[in-house]
Amino acid sequence: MDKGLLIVLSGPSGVGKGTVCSVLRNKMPELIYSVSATTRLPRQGEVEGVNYFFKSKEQFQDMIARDALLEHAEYVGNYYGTPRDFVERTLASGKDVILEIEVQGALKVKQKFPDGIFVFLLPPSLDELKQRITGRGTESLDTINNRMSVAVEEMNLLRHYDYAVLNDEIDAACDRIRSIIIAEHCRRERFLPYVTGMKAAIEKA
Ligand SMILES: Nc1ncnc2c1ncn2[C@@H]1O[C@H](COP(=O)(O)OP(=O)(O)OP(=O)(O)O)[C@@H](O)[C@H]1O
Ligand SMILES: Nc1nc2c(ncn2[C@@H]2O[C@H](COP(=O)(O)O)[C@@H](O)[C@H]2O)c(=O)[nH]1
Repeated sequence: MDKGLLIVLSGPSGVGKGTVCSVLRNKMPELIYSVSATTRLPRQGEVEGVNYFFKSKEQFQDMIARDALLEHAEYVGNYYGTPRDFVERTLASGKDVILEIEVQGALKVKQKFPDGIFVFLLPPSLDELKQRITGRGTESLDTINNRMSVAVEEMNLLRHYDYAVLNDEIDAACDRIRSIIIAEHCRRERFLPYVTGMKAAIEKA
């Protein structure tokens, strides 16, 4: 059985990764989302095991020591990491996995999974980016300013990615990413799990 494809969606804080990822998963239910671990405190409404696995610093260090994380990074005062076992098992079972992670972590994943599909989500402008982070209402002014300065540095790393996708409009951004995933399946001569209506025709040919 072919392994699944690893899709890494990255980009600056507030660009809309979470929003786009969630709409994309509705459009592509076969795509499996990897839930990250973090030492950040839960925001209102965030659920353990759905949004994140919330960990103390000690628990997070322990995951690092056990090599339980595929990658991890410190981002604006908190640690974030991708649980290794879930990703490896899901890919081995032939399913596609999507990671929604910041840029340092994405570049570490690229070293381990050079065949992954690396997508950088871009805001229409820096002003719009700031408005989105601020409008979300989850961060203090200090944190917003820190995230904005990191965003400018992160944008310089765009060249390491396979694709840049503009998130001007949520549905349009999702459709662009969906097209990329389908095209990558075709390029690798893999069966298209997302175009199920085509299965019979492909098998007959
Ligand atoms: N295309 C868009 N147009 C307008 N607003 C958007 C768009 N995409 C996302 N947003 C809004 O921008 C805000 C930030 O989005 P989101 O939380 O998804 O960003 P993020 O990149 O996941 O942020 P972080 O990295 O900090 O978790 C949200 O309030 C969301 O509703
Ligand atoms: N390197 C990793 N980055 C991650 C992971 N999970 C989430 N993130 C990114 O962190 C920032 C901040 O997230 P927030 O939820 O506090 O706003 C954002 O860019 C996320 O995409 C991970 O496992 N590894």
